[in-house]
Amino acid sequence: MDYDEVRDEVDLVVPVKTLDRAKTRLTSATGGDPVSHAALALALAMDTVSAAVATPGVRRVVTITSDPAVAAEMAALGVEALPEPAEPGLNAALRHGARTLRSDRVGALQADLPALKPGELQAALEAAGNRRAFVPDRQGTGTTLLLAAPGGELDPRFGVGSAGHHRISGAVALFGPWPSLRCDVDTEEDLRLALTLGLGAHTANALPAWTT
Ligand SMILES: Nc1nc2c(ncn2[C@@H]2O[C@H](COP(=O)(O)OP(=O)(O)OP(=O)(O)O)[C@@H](O)[C@H]2O)c(=O)[nH]1
Ligand SMILES: C=C(OP(=O)(O)O)C(=O)O
Repeated sequence: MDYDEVRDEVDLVVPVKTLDRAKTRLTSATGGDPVSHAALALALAMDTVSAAVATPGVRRVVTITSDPAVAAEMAALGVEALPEPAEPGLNAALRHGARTLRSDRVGALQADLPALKPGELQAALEAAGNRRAFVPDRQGTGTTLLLAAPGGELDPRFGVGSAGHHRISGAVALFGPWPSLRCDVDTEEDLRLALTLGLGAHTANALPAWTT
């Protein structure tokens, strides 16, 4: 391949915590019922992955999870689930996923984007060109998508204030008209906003009673 060309295909790693530990800030949305909470956390991931799979320019999607229920549901979507590495934590999981894929180009997509529209993800991939780049969440402090440069390391720095950490590490911040890509759902307020953007079917079916 000519390295002056933009490489327009990417493989995405989507990390998903075990459902009993996931989305603790969203617990109030389901009234503290652990079964409904797990169903909602799973639905967020299923809609995110479904949209990623449907995005032109995305060649392959894999999840990283140690939860067998998540792995089984992802298999039903035709998406492989890689086990967590021995080293704990989100960034270790992403590094492991990126290395396992051995892709020309890899990215990390958060699993809590239930309104994600394939056209918006595609537009962000195109805006990145050949740069290592990231998309900040709607508050501008977190990161929803991190893309390695073609042939480059992902070098994930997720966690509190990750947008600043990705910027300092040299990644280019992409601010486009992509509300569904920037609307990660951590809290009830985020879920209300995602609802106005148009939720994927899994999350729409798992919504708490207050939304109806
Ligand atoms: N595989 C894996 N995924 C993780 C891990 N920690 C976080 N994630 C995922 O990383 C993404 C971003 O994490 P957060 O938005 O903080 O989600 P969360 O940790 O479930 O939510 P809170 O409990 O409210 O912090 C989500 O898709 C999580 O499922 C981890 O240790 N391993
Ligand atoms: C883990 C992150 O997400 P959040 O801020 O949604 O917890 C992050 O942005 O690095």
